[in-house]
Amino acid sequence: MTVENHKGGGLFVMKCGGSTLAALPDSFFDDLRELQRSGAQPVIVHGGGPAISGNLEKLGIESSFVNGLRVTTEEVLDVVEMTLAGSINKAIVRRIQGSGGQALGLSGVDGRLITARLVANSSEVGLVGEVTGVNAEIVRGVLAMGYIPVIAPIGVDAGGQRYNINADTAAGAVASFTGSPQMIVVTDVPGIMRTLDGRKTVLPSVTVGQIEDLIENGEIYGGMIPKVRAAIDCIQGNVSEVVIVDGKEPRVLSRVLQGEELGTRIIRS
Ligand SMILES: Nc1ncnc2c1ncn2[C@@H]1O[C@H](COP(=O)(O)OP(=O)(O)O)[C@@H](O)[C@H]1O
Ligand SMILES: CC(=O)N[C@@H](CCC(=O)OP(=O)(O)O)C(=O)O
Repeated sequence: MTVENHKGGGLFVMKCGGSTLAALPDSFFDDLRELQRSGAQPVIVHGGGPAISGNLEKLGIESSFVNGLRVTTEEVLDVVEMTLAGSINKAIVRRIQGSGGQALGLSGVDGRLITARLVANSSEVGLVGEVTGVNAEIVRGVLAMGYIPVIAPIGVDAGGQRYNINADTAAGAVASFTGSPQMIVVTDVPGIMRTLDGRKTVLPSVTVGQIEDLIENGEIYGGMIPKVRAAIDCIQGNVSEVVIVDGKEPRVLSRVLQGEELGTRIIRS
């Protein structure tokens, strides 16, 4: 079975950040429904960092971050899974269905959709995973049934151990393994910004090679770092660009897919 690219934009992976999920207007989901109807094949990978932090706080469980990754114990992982694969995943599915689209929620554990192993610095961050594989057949099968796969970034290994995976990293891996030509990162800022002559401007495009300099000089920091690193990792093979956009921009998905200059495009060179 192959995933074909259609006039409506074909296969694309979209990552929705926890920073923006609640703020996404109904028109965002109307646009998604229209894309699906016109033959596009969207695949959604979502985050939910702020909601996880809120639930941990309510439960009185301490958590911290090392280089943007949540320090994850089994106790923290219970809350991560409950929040991502539970409330957040289902809220997105309900919003898509509410606008007339069709969606099916999954976590990376289901059908071993996302396999993972411990990250190299697990002595610092605990049960955080790096992706070893994505079962693209499941993604294709769900798309072929006419549903948008909505994926929570929890990974699993052969022994059944779960891992907390940064959502940008998981989305990049899903894009690579499904051979999606594009990954669209929907967040709460209009793209990668930089201060020029005292004014903040959005960079219309950056190359993989320019990114390390922007991190080095502090212009890319915090939550933007995993996005650009995921972009560097996935821009190869079929994935030719990663676009970072603000989800509140009207008809943002269809405009990006039509090639409009919006947000920041990260390209090979
Ligand atoms: N150069 C940059 N341009 C834009 N945003 C940046 C930049 N560097 C860091 N950021 C930060 O990255 C944030 C987006 O990451 P994050 O909050 O993790 O979002 P999400 O929940 O969508 O993954 C922005 O709100 C901003 O504070
Ligand atoms: C390992 C790690 O840090 N995992 C993230 C997973 C959620 C996520 O990435 O959500 P956003 O996209 O909203 O940031 C976390 O626990 O917060």
